[in-house]
Amino acid sequence: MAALIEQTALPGVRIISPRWFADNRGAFCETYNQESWAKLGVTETFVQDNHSVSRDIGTVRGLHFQSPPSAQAKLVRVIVGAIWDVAVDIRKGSPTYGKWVGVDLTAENKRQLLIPAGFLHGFVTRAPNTEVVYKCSSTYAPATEGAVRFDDPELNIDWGIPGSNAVLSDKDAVAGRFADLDSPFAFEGDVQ
Ligand SMILES: Cc1cn([C@H]2C[C@H](O)[C@@H](COP(=O)(O)OP(=O)(O)O[C@H]3O[C@H](C)C(=O)[C@H](O)[C@H]3O)O2)c(=O)[nH]c1=O
Repeated sequence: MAALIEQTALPGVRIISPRWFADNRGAFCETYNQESWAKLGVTETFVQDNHSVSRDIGTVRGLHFQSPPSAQAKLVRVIVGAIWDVAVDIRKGSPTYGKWVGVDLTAENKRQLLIPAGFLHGFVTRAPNTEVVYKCSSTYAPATEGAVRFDDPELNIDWGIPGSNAVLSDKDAVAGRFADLDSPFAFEGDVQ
């Protein structure tokens, strides 16, 4: 078995634990294999790899999305440090619209989080100099980007840090309210 997959409280958002092969030198892992991941139900085609480095604990990146036709599914993992990785369902008509789930992704647990298109994505770092790498199913299209403030009172996400301690980009500091979001996504049935 190349990897194990488990559901989260938010249908469609799944945790993947790839198999690691340890030996006297260290270890090896296929961190992504389209054929193996497709057998787990991960049918997205990924076309861009991202790598972000965040110096301070409490760095928050998000909550972001790209609109169709540039909507992005993401396969996220941590190679240095640790994050609390959050996805929010913004598919109009979804029974879990506005609901969020958070998952601990660390260089130690080596878990991956699959976030389908139609979800906001963001994370807070829980270690200094955290490095996050993630695959995207569409390429960068800044003109289609949308954002919601991480500490939106309606979403009420528990980030594990006081909002005043968050290290934000200038862009994220002025992100909009969830209540004002006119989501471009419509619920078409749970993503399996
Ligand atoms: C996302 C992206 C950014 N950039 C450039 C644009 C800026 O000059 C610089 C930093 O971009 P930004 O501040 O948007 O980076 P993050 O705040 O980490 O944004 C990401 O944060 C959350 C966690 C996400 O899931 C998205 O992938 C993405 O929105 O990289 C690119 O050239 N290509 C890209 O795909």
